[in-house]
Amino acid sequence: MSAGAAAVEVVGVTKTYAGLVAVDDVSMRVAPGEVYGILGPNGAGKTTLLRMLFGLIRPDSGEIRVFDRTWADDDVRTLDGVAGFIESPKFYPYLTGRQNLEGLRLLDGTGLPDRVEEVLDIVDLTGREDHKVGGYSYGMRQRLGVAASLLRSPRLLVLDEPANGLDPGGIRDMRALVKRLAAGGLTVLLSSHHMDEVEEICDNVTIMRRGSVAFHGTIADLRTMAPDPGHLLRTGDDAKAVVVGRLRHPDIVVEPSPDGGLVATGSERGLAAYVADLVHAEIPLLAFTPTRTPLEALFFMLTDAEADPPSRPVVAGACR
Ligand SMILES: Nc1ncnc2c1ncn2[C@@H]1O[C@H](COP(=O)(O)OP(=O)(O)OP(=O)(O)O)[C@@H](O)[C@H]1O
Repeated sequence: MSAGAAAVEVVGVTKTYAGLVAVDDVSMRVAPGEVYGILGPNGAGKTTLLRMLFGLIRPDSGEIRVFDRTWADDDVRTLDGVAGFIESPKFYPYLTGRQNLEGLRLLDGTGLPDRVEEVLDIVDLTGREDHKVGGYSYGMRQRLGVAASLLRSPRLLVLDEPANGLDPGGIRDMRALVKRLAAGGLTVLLSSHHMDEVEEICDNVTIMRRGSVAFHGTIADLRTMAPDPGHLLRTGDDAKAVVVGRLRHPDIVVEPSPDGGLVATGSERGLAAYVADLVHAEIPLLAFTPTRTPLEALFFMLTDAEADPPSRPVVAGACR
């Protein structure tokens, strides 16, 4: 690998399935040691991109370099130092977690027997390793998938929607696991369709929309672009609350919500002043809840399937 080479460099990659452009001229760069998120709604092209990285399908055009190797030049050696899974990892349900990993270790011819214990510990499955996988929760199976990937002591871990289908506890555990792995220096490339998942753990993100890049940049860049938060408001007198907003708070917008109640949109400071005024005017405040976080709102704006696509991707800051 040449000095300064990216962990992953995607250059102008396009993939079409029977006339449908699943990935459209996508470029991105994952630096060694970072956690990089590919974010997008269903059908955005995330899995297709990762399948090309793993060599499961070929791009129609463009190039993917993994630690400076390409499928064209290096064939399977492209995956040296790379591990991960596409969609859900598969295991033998009638074998235990440990037996599944032991089988993989022997098949792969990598790692010493102790490595199985080590990776079980890393993914927090110690104590459950001798239970059959058929009895594991979905979250435990996902973590066993990460453990199987770690058997190879990779430098790059690729995870396709690792938190998909997990309950809140499973999501929390998966996030904590990715953070621990990243803290240990592992490069992680993961896909997701949840802004909050990537927001917490990723350094850089690419947001995809219908195969194209809608945004490249850091989470901090995304935050600066995020719209003002909207809040759902329920009061004892909505008509009066609207009047208070219009007369005294021109910096915020208060309008009836189609689902009942009001929606107030504006800066946090403006909303706080408005709510204080409602209380002052003795208008009972029954509920005040965010409709979407600013980043979620931005995600929906960038990936709205109905809207016209941006002519060029939004590139905020430098994509390391
Ligand atoms: N093997 C295939 N044959 C035909 N079309 C495909 C194939 N695989 C994916 N597609 C289409 O390509 C587009 C991108 O799919 P892809 O699975 O890459 O999206 P995704 O972002 O991973 O979505 P999800 O979050 O639902 O997994 C979709 O329109 C999908 O229907």
